[in-house]
Amino acid sequence: MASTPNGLARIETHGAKKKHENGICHDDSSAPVRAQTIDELHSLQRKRSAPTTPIKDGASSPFAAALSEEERQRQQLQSISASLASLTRETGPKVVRGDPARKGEAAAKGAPSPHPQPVHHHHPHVTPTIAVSDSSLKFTHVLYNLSPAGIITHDMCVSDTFLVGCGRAELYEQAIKYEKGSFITSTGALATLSGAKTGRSPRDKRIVKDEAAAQELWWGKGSPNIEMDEHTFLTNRERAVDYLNSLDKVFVNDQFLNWDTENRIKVRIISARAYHSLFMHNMCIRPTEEELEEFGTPDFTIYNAGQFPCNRYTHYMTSSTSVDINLARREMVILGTQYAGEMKKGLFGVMHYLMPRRGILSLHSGCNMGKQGDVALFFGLSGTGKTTLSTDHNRLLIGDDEHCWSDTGVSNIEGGCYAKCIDLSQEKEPDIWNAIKFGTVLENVVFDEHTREVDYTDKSVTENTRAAYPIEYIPNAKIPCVGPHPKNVILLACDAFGVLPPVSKLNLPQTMYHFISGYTALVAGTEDGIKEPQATFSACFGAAFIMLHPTKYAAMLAEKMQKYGATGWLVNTGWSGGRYGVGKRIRLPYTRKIIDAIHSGELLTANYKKTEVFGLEIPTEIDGVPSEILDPINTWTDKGAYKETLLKLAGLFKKNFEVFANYKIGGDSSLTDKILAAGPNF
Ligand SMILES: Nc1ncnc2c1ncn2[C@@H]1O[C@H](COP(=O)(O)OP(=O)(O)OP(=O)(O)O)[C@@H](O)[C@H]1O
Ligand SMILES: O=C([O-])CC(=O)C(=O)O
Ligand SMILES: [Ca+2]
Ligand SMILES: [Mn+2]
Repeated sequence: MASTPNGLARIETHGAKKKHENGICHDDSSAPVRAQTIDELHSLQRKRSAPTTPIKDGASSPFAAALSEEERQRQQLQSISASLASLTRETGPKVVRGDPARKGEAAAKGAPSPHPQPVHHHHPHVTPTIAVSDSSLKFTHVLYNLSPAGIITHDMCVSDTFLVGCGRAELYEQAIKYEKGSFITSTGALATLSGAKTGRSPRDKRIVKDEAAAQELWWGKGSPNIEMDEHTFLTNRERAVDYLNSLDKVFVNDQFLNWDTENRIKVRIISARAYHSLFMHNMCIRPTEEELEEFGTPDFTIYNAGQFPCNRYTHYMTSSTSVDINLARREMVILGTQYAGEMKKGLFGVMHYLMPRRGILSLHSGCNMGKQGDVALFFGLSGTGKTTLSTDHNRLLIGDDEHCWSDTGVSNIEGGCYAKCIDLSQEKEPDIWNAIKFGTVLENVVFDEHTREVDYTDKSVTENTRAAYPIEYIPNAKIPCVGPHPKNVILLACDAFGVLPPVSKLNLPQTMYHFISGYTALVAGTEDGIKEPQATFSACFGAAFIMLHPTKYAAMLAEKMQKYGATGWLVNTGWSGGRYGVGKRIRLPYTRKIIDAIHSGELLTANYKKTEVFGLEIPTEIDGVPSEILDPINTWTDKGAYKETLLKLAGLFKKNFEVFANYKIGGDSSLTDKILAAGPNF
């Protein structure tokens, strides 16, 4: 850690530098923003254009927060107040629903006196009690599920007016009024900045290692789970809760995860920013009015303190950012990062713990369904094409990122999509383009100061620009987001080495080998002049989110694929014609043709040949795709360089897989042997 002139360790708001061992990288978090100050960050967002007329601050207008059904409200406020209660105090905050601008009115109506349930927890430390302090006397205005979505049916969604009517408007107003960097783009999306962090901070994630967690979870080398103790969790929790309580207002979302209603999880998200509330409103499943009324106690609660940092002198803290999960308490605390993806992916981690206990496999995958009911899963690390390829005009979208596979079929965990939008084009990705409208959160994009037209090619703030929209914004979304058992399991890799074939058919052991490996090779920070592809291996195509040992998920996948007769495929959405710098990324229309041929069954009956080293079965012909690109060796002019690069990548695969060689996968040890043999041979 670097030190400052006064000898103190410097606070690393940007997170520690990534460690690359042997050319392998194990996390796929993005680079920090290049701005040094907040003003610099804000100036990146807006492109100057002539003429420069000054933009006036919008005059504040009172908005109509509907106060209805006194009793329901009282109960909701009570349960929110209990959620916001610090553990050391006798009482929680006095909460009032609505906008603080209407403070007088709301308070005059009489705030409910909350009686939070006592929270029992066991740790050896004596917790000081503050029965009454100024903070426990304070009112916090709670903006609770500001925008009930109502029941949105597929047909109704086509009408924009309905969506406007169901009102994400209040959150827009809150964001624009109070959160610097919030703007409405020319298509009506809410553009916002996530601050210094424009990606997740996997190195700042901590999991409470109590006795149960020590036994059940995956710890040690390769695991994303870095331990913390219960006491430290409570310290951070109290810090977040105190910060939230100190604000004039907080946002509370009560929502669901998992469209499989039998296995639905109720989540409460308490946050400081309208941006975060709208983001989760879009990304989680929106309850109906009735469901909200009967919501009761959440199964899991997030305290998101956003920009407010952790105390870096706290045990286990290595920076001012901390994302902490406590499974026993069913709580997550976020300090020192405003990147909204932490909430989404934090909950995904929780699902990776809860679902396998019920025999349900949780998956970092996209999912869509043909008109005939054939379901495909799209696995892949960040940026490999899950969202792009599952969003397919000819098929129904079940979801773009997080799914469950149970005995009854597949279900989406979320209620929205989170698309990368760097270089987004209307022509290539029309459905995503059109989803960026009123209600959609657009993170870290750059737009024209006056026209508010977004320049999707601009990476000034970050390369990880994102759009979060409700799944109904995709015209052919399948609502409810469930489907039958998958027929095809497509593993996506963006191979910047350019040696993996555009498509290969996998047998079951190969599917498992590549699933456990979880390979991709993106090209890191182009402007830093790094031209070397960086191989990333992330078990189960999502090591950052899994809680149990990868072989547990792999065994479940093998069992399900076998039972329901699904076919595995490896699709390279990366380079062709040479490695990064020489070749080019395979054209999206070709990848779409390849995917079409998988869906239609055309590829099941094609002619195949086997590749050297990786032993992959590649088709010799595909309708609409030039045959010569199907075998990468044809596209490289320097055959020697091809062979060398192929062996280099094979070596990295081998090295990565060493740690799994001692594990048995499932009950069938012959499968384990076959999986070990299914990797590259050279
Ligand atoms: N041949 C191709 N196939 C798929 N995507 C491509 C291709 N060529 C370029 N792209 C671009 O690559 C990106 C794929 O990103 P996408 O949002 O689909 O990633 P993802 O797998 O969903 O990642 P995350 O888990 O981070 O959301 C898109 O910006 C897409 O336009
Ligand atoms: O979670 C995020 O920040 C984006 C995402 O989908 C991923 O990285 O897999
Ligand atoms: Ca995605
Ligand atoms: Mn993802």
